[in-house]
Amino acid sequence: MTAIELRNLSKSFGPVKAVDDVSFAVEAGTVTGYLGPNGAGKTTTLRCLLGLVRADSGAALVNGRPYVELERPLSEVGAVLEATNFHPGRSARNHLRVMCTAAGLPVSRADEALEQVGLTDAADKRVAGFSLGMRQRLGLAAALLGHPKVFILDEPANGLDPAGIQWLRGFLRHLAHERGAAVLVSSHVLSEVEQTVDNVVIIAKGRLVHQGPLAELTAGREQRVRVRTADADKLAAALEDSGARVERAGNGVLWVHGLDQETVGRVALERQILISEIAQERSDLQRAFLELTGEPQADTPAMKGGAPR
Ligand SMILES: Nc1ncnc2c1ncn2[C@@H]1O[C@H](COP(=O)(O)OP(=O)(O)OP(=O)(O)O)[C@@H](O)[C@H]1O
Repeated sequence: MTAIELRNLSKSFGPVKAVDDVSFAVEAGTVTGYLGPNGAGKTTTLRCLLGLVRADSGAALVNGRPYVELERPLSEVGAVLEATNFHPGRSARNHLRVMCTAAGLPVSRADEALEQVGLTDAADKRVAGFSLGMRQRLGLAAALLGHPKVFILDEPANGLDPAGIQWLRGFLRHLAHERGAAVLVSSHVLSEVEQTVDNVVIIAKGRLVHQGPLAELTAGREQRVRVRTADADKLAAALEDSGARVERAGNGVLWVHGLDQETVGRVALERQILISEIAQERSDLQRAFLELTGEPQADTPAMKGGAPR
């Protein structure tokens, strides 16, 4: 059975089509990144999956059923939506124990889950004193209580420091690849999840614009080099003589297609052109993501005349 399935899901708020005919599935044993810019419709989709928002049409299913029909929801799906809805006066351990009792789970699960997310030392501290990162970890601990095999996480990296983000990456991969869970994790920053996810689903203005394995995002895309010089015309001509295609982005910046960084540097050296910056594009993935979502890209020719869709 498919762990998470959306079929032609639509939801509007007044005139705003927050989610517009979105369909995708997440299978057990995989991590899927649900990506899109702010306001794209990610949270609304996840809230439909968790029965917190009623869809206008279509279906949002967990283990083949709408969330509201799950008999033991905490044991079927672990969710982290926002890290703010904890009773501030309770300790982390008590918070989780209350949840265990309400869900008919042994209270011993509270300490086990705190250990899994690295919060054992803070178990007796009141949640009011928790940092955003600690709240995110506590949210994850709550999601783990019922040993679910489906996880739905809305921007879980928010508030985590670099070490926390590193830990989260490993943890989500462990849940999927070693424990066979289906993990759906949203983010508006591709780089935050690109080391974690197997598949990506990209949404922009409520519409699904791409879905598939992460690697497919970059398939067929050529690498390019960004170079800055005070002598842009001279360098562009020299690079074109060497077979490159060159786009001028203003401020002395050139985007060079068809040559690698070393060759661009050598051409500049041979013609004695001083360059002040040179870099292979950091992540072709990021470029693909920005193009698909229609987001503007710094310094790129795509900004002129609107970004491609
Ligand atoms: N309860 C609501 N009432 C009215 N409009 C809403 C409501 N919830 C979401 N929206 C609108 O629906 C659109 C999608 O919002 P949503 O929060 O789902 O996007 P998102 O991709 O999660 O964005 P972010 O990354 O900023 O969290 C936005 O235009 C938002 O303003």
